[in-house]
This record gives sequence, C-alpha cells and structure tokens, in this order.
Amino acid sequence: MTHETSPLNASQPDIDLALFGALGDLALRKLYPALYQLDREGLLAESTRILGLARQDGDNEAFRGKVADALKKHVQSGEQDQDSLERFMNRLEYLKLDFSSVEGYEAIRQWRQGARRPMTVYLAVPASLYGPICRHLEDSGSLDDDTRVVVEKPIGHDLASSREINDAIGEVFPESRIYRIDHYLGKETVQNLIALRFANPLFGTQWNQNHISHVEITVAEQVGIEGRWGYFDQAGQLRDMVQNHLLQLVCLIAMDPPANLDADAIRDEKVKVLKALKPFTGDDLDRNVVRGQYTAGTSGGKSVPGYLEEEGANKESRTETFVAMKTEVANWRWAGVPFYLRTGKRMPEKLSQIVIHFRQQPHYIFDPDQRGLAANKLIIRLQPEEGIALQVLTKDSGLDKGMRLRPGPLHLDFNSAFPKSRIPDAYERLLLEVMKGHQYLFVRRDEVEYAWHWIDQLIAGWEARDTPPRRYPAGSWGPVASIAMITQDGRSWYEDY
Ligand SMILES: NC(=O)C1=CN([C@@H]2O[C@H](COP(=O)(O)OP(=O)(O)OC[C@H]3O[C@@H](n4cnc5c(N)ncnc54)[C@H](OP(=O)(O)O)[C@@H]3O)[C@@H](O)[C@H]2O)C=CC1
Ligand SMILES: O=C1O[C@H](COP(=O)(O)O)[C@@H](O)[C@H](O)[C@H]1O
Repeated sequence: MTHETSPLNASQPDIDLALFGALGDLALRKLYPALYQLDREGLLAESTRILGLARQDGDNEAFRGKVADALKKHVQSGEQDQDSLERFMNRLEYLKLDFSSVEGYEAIRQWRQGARRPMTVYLAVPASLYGPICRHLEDSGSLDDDTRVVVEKPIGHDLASSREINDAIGEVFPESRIYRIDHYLGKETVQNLIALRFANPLFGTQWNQNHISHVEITVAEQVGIEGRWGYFDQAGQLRDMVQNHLLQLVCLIAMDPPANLDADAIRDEKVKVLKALKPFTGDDLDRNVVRGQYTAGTSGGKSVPGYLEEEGANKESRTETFVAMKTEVANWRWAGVPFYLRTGKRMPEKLSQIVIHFRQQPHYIFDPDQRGLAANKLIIRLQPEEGIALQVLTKDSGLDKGMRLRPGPLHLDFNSAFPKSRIPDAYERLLLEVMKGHQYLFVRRDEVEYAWHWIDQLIAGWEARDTPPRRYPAGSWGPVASIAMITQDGRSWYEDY
C-alpha cells in the first residue's frame, strides 16, 4: 500500500470490470480516478482487468493515453505516482462496440474466456441503453451466474419509464446482482449519518418530533449545467437532484433503526420513509414548493450567462434549476416536523449540509433578552469540507458577563480530526462495495419507484398549474420566495457558513 491509513477496508476483491461508456464524462471525470485510487491503495487484485467499451475508433494504446490524460486532470498531482499509474494503465484494454446492436458482443465473451473471477458490468451510458445492453450481453453468452451490473441515475423520467427500465434489467439480472448508484450514498458524511444516529445514544434518544423542531437540507451547486443542456432541460433540478440524492438524505435522516446493517434491513427502513412522505395537494404546492431558474449573474467572481442563454438553450424553456420545498414524513416519529429542502445550480458556493434543529428547553431560566438565541443545532456538512458540528449554548467567559449565554460549536472536522486518513471520493467507496458484492449503499428497485411516485404527483401539480419558474440571478441563494417560504414559519435557512 502506498498510502498511510486507508479508510477503505483493506481487502482485494478479484474481478473483471467491463465499463460501457468508457470515454464519456462520468468515466473520465469520476470512474478512472476512483479506480486508480483503489489501485494505489492496494485494493485491486493483481489480476483485475478493466475493459473499456465505447464506439470511437481506437486501440489499447490510444485508450490508455486518454485515460492517462483524464487522470492528470482529475487526480491531485501529489497522488499521481509513477508506479501506481503504470500498474493501473496495464490493466486497461479497449473494445470498440456499438452498444445498441448484438453484433460485436461476442468479443466480450472471448475476453472473459478462461477467467475465473466474476465480472462487473458498469453502464455509464444513458438509461435507454440499460435494457438493450443487458439483453445483448445475455444473448452473446457473455454473462455468468455471478456477473453484477451497475447502473447510474436517473433511472427513467417518471415512474412508468423507470419501471420499464427496471423490468428490462430485471429480465437478465436478479435484484441481488443489480447495483443502482446514487453517488451521495458513497459520500463519507452520508455514511456517517448511520453511525451518528445509531451508535450514539445521545442522538438516538432525541431523534424524533419530541426533540427536533425542523430539519433543513441544502444541496447548493456553484456550477451551472456544464454543457449538459440536452440532458438537463429534459430533467430539471427536481428529477436530477431531488428524486435521488435529496430523498436519499431524507431517508437516512428519517428512517427508523434497521435491525442490522444488512442491505435489505436498511433499504426496508428507507422505503418506509418514502412511503410516508406527504403528497402535495392543492394550494400546498403554491405555498410549500418554489421552482426557480437562474438568470445571468456572477459566479466565482466571473459573469455567467442565464440558463436560457446557455449553449444550445431553448429560450422558451421553463425547466427549473432550483427547487425549495417544505415537506413532512407523516409517521409517528416525525409528525409535525417540517423538512425544508433546497437545491439549485449557480448558487454562491458549493455547499451540501443537513441541519437538525432541536427544540428549545420547555422552561427558560436565563436572561429574557437572550431567549431568542437559537436552540441546539446539529450541522452535518457533506461538502465542500466534511464534518459534523453541534451548536451548543455555553456561558460567555469574563468576570463582567454574569450568566450570559454564547452559542458556539462542538466541532468535528474529519480532515483535522483524522489527518492520517484520506477521505475517499464517493465513487471509490461505491466501486469497492460493488466489487465486494455489498449492496447496502445501493438503491433497491422499490426505493426508486416510491421516490418517482412521490415526484410524479408533484410534477403533475406543476403541470396542471403551468406557472413559470421564478427567476434568480446566478450567484444568489435562489428566488426570494424560497426565503419567504421558511420565514413565514418564523425560521430561516441556516447561513453560518
Ligand atoms: N456525468 C455525470 O456527472 C453523471 C452522469 N450520470 C449518469 O451516468 C451515465 C453516463 O453519463 P455521462 O458520462 O455524463 O454521459 P456521456 O454522454 O458523456 O457518456 C456516455 C457515453 O456512452 C457512449 N454511447 C452512447 N450511446 C452509445 C452506443 N449506442 N454505442 C456505444 N457507445 C455509446 C457515448 O459515446 P459518444 O461519445 O460516441 O456519444 C459516451 O461516450 C448517464 O446515465 C448519466 O445520467 C449520473 C450522475 C452524474
Ligand atoms: O447527479 C448529479 O450530481 C451532481 C452533483 O454532485 P456533487 O457530488 O458534485 O454534489 C449534479 O451537478 C448533476 O447535475 C447531477 O446529475
């Protein structure tokens, strides 16, 4: 191992990886860097091979050149060492293939001939190809009984299309060998939610409507749509971010304790949360959901175009780039506790955090002027830096202060608290878990479908109203209405960044 302490559990699952969409954005920007890091950490078996499949002309050498360029760009220079790079490059092979036709798949069967290790097939391609690729793999005799398939989000556009895609994959693979990625589940702090909630009685006993007044989730992105107009305009922020990432965060915060850490025990509890999400009805939608679209503004000190001026834009588009909502998990634990969610593109900074607001003490004995001081908050920061802070009230120090209170954090910054361990990227964790055959960080079919069911009713309400999104300038925290939505409840978005 070339690195100090690996936060990933050291073992080397021996697999072959067939990567469809091998020259696409996701592969180049996320998957090779993650695989390289696993290799560098000593977590890929010596015999593991990686077959890149794409439709561009090319051979192994040209392919390795492209991957090397991607690693140069996307791996920190201090983490690029010659031995690891060379070892990684030697694992790579290339096959030119048109995925939509069974012709050519025979080459995958040949590649696998004689290999004893199981194959993982990673589909980094549009979801419309998931079914055809699985079918062609099966028909060409390229699959074994232990082949696993990894699919990316979004699975479909709504409940009906996600069912079709899941059916098509399910004709070839049983659920136990399907790994649906939601990369937020691979983020270190997201996994820490499980440890935090279920390993610490301090929180476990307080985690309900008796002690928590409300929950906030912000997933703010500084980027715009990064040249992905074609995809994004069909999706919008609700489908792109809320249907998957934000709802997964809601599930992990709201779920009841699973009986154990088995994948299905956890996923059963998450499904119960999705089923308990209150649907939006009638005026609820106007009051409790805000859609926004960014206009020209400033991002990172530079002028940036509005959504409708992005390359390839349809000037009439009403697609939302921002959503804020107030929702509720209607069950025994959470009844009456609002969950405020917001996510948007072109916000002032990249910031993902969950804030759990605890209730005030029932009887207050301090200076009445200080009554407004906020009660305890637990701030769980996913990015940019990962950490957990508990906002507590303590006595202000000094002889002349009497019993004055002062809010301050009890703070756990993962980078400084555990300086020896590098925090792995979400894709490293997820790829390793697939290779090990662990499904607990992957989304089960019924989770995807209940999430779509809830999103579909929200979209149907929007469509029935046909109101345009509210505008917000790039570089702002979204439409003013999203601030009004929370202030009307006497609260505000937590802004002590
Ligand atoms: N990029 C990201 O950050 C994220 C992506 N995802 C998901 O990951 C998947 C891949 O996304 P992304 O990498 O961005 O997409 P890209 O379009 O960048 O990559 C897809 C790749 O698949 C290839 N491809 C498409 N059709 C065929 C075909 N019939 N035969 C052979 N090759 C084909 C494309 O080739 P060609 O270039 O020749 O068209 C392209 O290289 C999608 O499902 C996306 O929703 C999920 C989360 C984030
Ligand atoms: O899945 C997606 O996620 C990214 C945001 O991911 P993050 O890890 O950078 O927070 C988002 O930009 C993209 O539109 C979406 O498809």
